[in-house]
Amino acid sequence: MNDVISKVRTKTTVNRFNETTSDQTKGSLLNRPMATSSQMEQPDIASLTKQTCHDIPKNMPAAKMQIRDLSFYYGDFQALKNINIDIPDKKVTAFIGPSGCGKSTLLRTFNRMYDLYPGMRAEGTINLDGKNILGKDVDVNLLRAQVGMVFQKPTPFPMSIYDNVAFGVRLYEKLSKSELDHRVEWALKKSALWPEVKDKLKASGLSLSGGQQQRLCIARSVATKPEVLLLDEPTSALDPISTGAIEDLIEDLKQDYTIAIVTHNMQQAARVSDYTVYMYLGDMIEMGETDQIFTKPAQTATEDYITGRYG
Ligand SMILES: Nc1ncnc2c1ncn2[C@@H]1O[C@H](COP(=O)(O)OP(=O)(O)OP(=O)(O)O)[C@@H](O)[C@H]1O
Repeated sequence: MNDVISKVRTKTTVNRFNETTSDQTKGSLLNRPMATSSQMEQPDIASLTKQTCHDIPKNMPAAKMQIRDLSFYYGDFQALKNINIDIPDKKVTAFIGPSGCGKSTLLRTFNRMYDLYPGMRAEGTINLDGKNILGKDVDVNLLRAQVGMVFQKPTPFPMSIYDNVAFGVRLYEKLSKSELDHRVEWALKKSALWPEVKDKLKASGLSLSGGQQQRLCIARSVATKPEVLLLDEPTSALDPISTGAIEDLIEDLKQDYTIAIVTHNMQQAARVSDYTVYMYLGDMIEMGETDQIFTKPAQTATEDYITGRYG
């Protein structure tokens, strides 16, 4: 079985172009014929609620973040319902589930991005290295340097490549010119962009291709040396080659960072993540090792989603 999974994850561009093909994925639910739209069913919410599994898997590695009884509200609307999960240290955790189930909302609680908007509130606790980041005394700017975020669409600032990467570092650290030069180079190397931009650091970040811009945004996040990296559908606007570059980068970055990724692409979740969380209507339905989720999920609802019976 492990062999099957490692083959599912084989990182070749060919696989990314032909994502559901071949006996390379035999055994994975991803290789079953997807349901046609007439075969799709809406899940039975009552039985789903009964099945809902709030258990944190056993034998998890040490948690970088512990989410406990987390609920989130947009005004009166409850978008997250009593979420309990651990985000393991220096692993990749993927969040999957149908549109509107709360994946992005959950990710945005991890660095309190919602604080920027009125009428939104989180209840419960999110411990980062044991400290509750939802506490009143938390410096949210510092938190966002510790927990960096990359969005769906590349969002370079309208400034040079160098300044894009240096931006956050200048906010939080007082480095000399040569120290800052080193940091910028280091972050661009970490993000696998250095060879492509080293001779044009003064060019605008907006002059880069979409895939390069996304790696620039990752460099900008990495430059402040965060502990956690949040990736919200980071490749959904990119072509397969750029997607491949970002997926390879994620594999490298997890040596140093704890990564949480939201993706609609289940092949991508299977390729890049160690753990997968399946969400539905604001509930965490199941969390497990990615291998288990994509071959033998504990919840029928998870299997139905992965095989396209609904979603
Ligand atoms: N700013 C907002 N104000 C009010 N409701 C919101 C807001 N943002 C999201 N929601 C609602 O919260 C729920 C969760 O949305 P969220 O964007 O987190 O889902 P998602 O799983 O990330 O969806 P998608 O896969 O489509 O990006 C949805 O019902 C959505 O309509």
